[in-house]
Amino acid sequence: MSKFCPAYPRPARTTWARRWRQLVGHLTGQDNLLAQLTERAYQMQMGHSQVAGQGIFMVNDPEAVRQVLVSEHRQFPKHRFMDDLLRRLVGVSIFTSNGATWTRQRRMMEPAFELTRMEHAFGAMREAVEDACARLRALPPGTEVDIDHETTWVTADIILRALFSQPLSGDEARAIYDAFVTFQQEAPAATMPQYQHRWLPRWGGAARRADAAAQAIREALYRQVRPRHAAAVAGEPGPQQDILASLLQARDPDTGKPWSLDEVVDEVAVIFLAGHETSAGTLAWCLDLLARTPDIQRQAHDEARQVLGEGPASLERLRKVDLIRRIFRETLRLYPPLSFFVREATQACSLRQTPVRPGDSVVISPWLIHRHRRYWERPDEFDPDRYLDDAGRAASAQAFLPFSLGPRVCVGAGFALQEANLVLACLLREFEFRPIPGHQPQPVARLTLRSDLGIRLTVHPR
Ligand code: HEM
Repeated sequence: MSKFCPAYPRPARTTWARRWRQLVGHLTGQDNLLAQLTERAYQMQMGHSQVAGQGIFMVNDPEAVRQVLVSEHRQFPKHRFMDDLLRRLVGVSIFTSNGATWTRQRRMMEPAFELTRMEHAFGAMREAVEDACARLRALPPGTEVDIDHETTWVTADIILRALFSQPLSGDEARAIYDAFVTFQQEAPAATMPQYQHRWLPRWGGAARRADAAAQAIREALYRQVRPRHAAAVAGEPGPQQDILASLLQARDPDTGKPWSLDEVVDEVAVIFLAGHETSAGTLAWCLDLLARTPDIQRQAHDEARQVLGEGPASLERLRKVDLIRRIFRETLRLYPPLSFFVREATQACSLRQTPVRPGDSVVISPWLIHRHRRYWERPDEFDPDRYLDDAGRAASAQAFLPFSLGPRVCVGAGFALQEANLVLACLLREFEFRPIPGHQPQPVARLTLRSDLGIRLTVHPR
């Protein structure tokens, strides 16, 4: 297979001018975190710095990562910054809450996540993917396509069908896509000043634009949830067997009460966003990688044809894909959509014999761990075959965590992996993706890992 190392931002030598730019970028939340990482960050076990009297730990050592996320997870809840960042979009929901609130929410949502199991979700997924293929089929051969937008449309369509039993129209897809792009760009800038100084007021253009974008997305969700919530309260639940139906039936284990309209919308917002934004970004990177490695794309096309045959995809056949599964795994390694998780120490303790004080931040970065020079051979190379040998399997077992670990592990991982297999198998069976000369996207880490220029490719029917 061809050797290919996709481009990513490498920091130049640190100079005072650069440090100043970094400081301004940090304070305004507009910088790309990846461009601030030094080569040492990819080799160290743990880094520690002090900013305005507060400790910030960057932990790469797999044992210390397990300490934070698994064995001592109660001492390291999600950082309050995540709540500040996302509250206007997802309210007080399972993704950002901690303690008893999170335990209650996770218990109440368990039946809803049963519905994301493949047997339930496969029909909705297949219809959305068939629609996506029909959209590409309607284009003249060789058309330049905004791949980010296409993968966002298909994954948003899938999760909305699973949530509400309804497809997503082109206008709705564009409106949600544009609103979330704005939110991604503006929310960090609006929130970053309060990271160390909570007393600072939230103001300015970035905050206004982020809040308006969040409101636009929430209003679209309220339009779907309001009538069905009212029907459930009136004792007239509809015939749907979707995730929303399950959220409307959920009862608080202590009080026996159902969720209010706002609480349901908070959880719907998090399922909708966590359920498509991460997958959309990774699928777009995946197609970009394949466009730049035509021999791997050809083999994936052959596998898709062999496994799926000519007709509609079936779950049973899809389970047989192997190369496509490894290609997606390798994309998750190189482009983990949640590249940095931040936790907050609540008690004095130590990490790798270094004292940690309450209030210190602990950052775990799948981006760094997945490209770590000690754990992976040829860490920057795109090589889906690496999982076939012992070295690759060992690296995978200790240094691969795109879905996190421990009790806060992603609840949608199974859904995301099957969705990716289906989308990739169906697209690659029918189309070839080629790069556009001169268009070389680079990753930018904001809320999720997206591309600085978007991802554009030409699409050719096979
Ligand atoms: C490639 C796709 C995906 C990736 C890489 C991913 C990754 C993650 C990660 C890393 C976390 C933990 C974040 C942290 O600890 O700070 C998480 C949590 C979560 N994910 Fe995903 N996710 C994906 C798809 C999905 C899907 C499809 C759904 C829903 C259908 C989903 C729903 C959630 C929820 C609700 C949480 C919060 C769980 C909790 O805190 O109890 N995710 N995800």
